[in-house]
Amino acid sequence: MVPSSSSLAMVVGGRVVKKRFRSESPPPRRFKSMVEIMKVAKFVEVQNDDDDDGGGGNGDDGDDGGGGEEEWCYGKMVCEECGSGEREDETLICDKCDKGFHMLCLRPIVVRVPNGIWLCPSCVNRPIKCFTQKKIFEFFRIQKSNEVNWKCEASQDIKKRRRRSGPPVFHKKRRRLLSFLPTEDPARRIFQLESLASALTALKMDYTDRLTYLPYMATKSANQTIFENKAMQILCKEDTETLEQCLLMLKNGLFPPLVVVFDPREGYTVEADEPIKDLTFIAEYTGDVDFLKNREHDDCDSMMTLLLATDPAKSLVVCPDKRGNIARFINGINNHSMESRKKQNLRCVRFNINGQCRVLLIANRDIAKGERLYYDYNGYEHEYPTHNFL
Ligand SMILES: C[S@@+](CC[C@H](N)C(=O)[O-])C[C@H]1O[C@@H](n2cnc3c(N)ncnc32)[C@H](O)[C@@H]1O
Repeated sequence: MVPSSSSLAMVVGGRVVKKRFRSESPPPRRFKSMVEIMKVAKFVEVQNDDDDDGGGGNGDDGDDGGGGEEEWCYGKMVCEECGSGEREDETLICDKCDKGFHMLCLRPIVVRVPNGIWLCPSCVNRPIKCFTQKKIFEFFRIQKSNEVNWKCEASQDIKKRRRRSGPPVFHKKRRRLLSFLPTEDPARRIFQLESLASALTALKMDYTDRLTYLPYMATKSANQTIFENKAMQILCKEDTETLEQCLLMLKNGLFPPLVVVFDPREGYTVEADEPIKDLTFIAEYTGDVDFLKNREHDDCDSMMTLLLATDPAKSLVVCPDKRGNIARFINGINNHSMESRKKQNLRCVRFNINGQCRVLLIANRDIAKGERLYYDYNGYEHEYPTHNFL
């Protein structure tokens, strides 16, 4: 059971975080109580060697309960992985299937007793929804007429353009944004899109590749960099063109080479499915735009600061709770661990793009195939509670 808490949303740096204040509620449940275990415990028949001969022979262990009578006792909780019933204090019991697992037998291992509800790897694996190619096209609203582009000539064009734009040294000096290179194999691209569609569907979310403005939230006119408290970096013309080219590719069904995977410890997380070069545009942080003041008691842990206004009533956040894209699945580094900080391979930057605030995620170093993507949730103000992040 999740401990009851009251919460207050706060803007911190690149992200909005929620500070939790524990109320007078009992501490989080760590292990099941004996009463709960007994409720689901099954009877097991004890095989007594002496019963084999049907006689009432008494073994060395003394009491046989009345010579040949059936003897019952409660089954012991054993680890589903190693089969041992030892180390009860290190055994987690799944809140769904009631099976036991040693924390160190789980893969990946569980280093801390989880707070609140814990589900074992089989129960946490949400049913993977199978999408046909047609359904994927519908989900991502990929234009039928653009299907030809799926042959991925576009990808070849981008490569050529990237080559044309000068030798690597020159590139580094100019620090220009690079467009992503979609995977060439169409089957693999479907796999990547399916992983994102499954994750969004599991969270009952729709896909959007842009900031969305709904009548009862903030209007588009509320998102103007002139309201911003600090000076905001302007995305130069050339980089804006690169961004537009990437957004056009998304419309045509050509996405960055990324897959969404589920990790029992980190939840959904994003992996590079191809090597990705430093400075490559990865994603824009998308979702519904709302005033921060409307979201102060919101439960969403994925809100992103969009505009930090001089007048706090005008501050805006991106809320990927009903709509969003792959950006909301990218995990953060633990600011308190050097090891975790080394994992950072993206930068999250708020840009002034034609007078509007936008949030972009950009590779800040070369990323190897299979590497997970991470950025610093505390890019600006260091208050997102990342102590327990891996
Ligand atoms: C923007 S969401 C990222 C996607 C999230 N993992 C999910 O399953 O939806 C932020 C939340 O992900 C989790 N998270 C992010 N980075 C993490 C990390 N390095 N280790 C563990 N959990 C992490 C935390 O629960 C955090 O509140």
